[in-house]
Amino acid sequence: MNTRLEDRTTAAANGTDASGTDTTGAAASGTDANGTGTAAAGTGGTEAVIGSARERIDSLDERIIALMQERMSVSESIQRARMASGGRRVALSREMEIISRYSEALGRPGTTVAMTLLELCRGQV
Ligand SMILES: O=C(O)C(=O)C[C@]1(C(=O)O)C=C[C@@H](O)C=C1
Repeated sequence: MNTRLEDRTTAAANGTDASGTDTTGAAASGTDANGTGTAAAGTGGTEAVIGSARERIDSLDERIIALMQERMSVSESIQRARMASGGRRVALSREMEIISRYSEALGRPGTTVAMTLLELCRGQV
């Protein structure tokens, strides 16, 4: 995670934005539209490495989004069942378990991920 932040910082310093898009003119900064050094692009297949890794990321993102949508649907069924029997939409102790799981796996940003997922699944409280 820190590495990626550094990447972004470096990219910005090189005249590229966070997506690697040139912000100053590729020729002047020595980078192409992928943020790839032009010298390395021709020799090491860097363009191909980045291109295929980005395809994998796009595919992973699609699966993550589908899983989030599936989670929202399962969560809704729990909330409906609980509310139909007179309970509340929110189950705070369960949310604490979920937040702990994500923060143990991903560190502090995991807490934010869990809270965002919960907001998607049960709305803002
Ligand atoms: O597990 C539950 O009881 C749910 O209602 C699901 C869920 C969730 O999306 O994980 C959603 C709302 C609750 O506050 C807690 C958890």
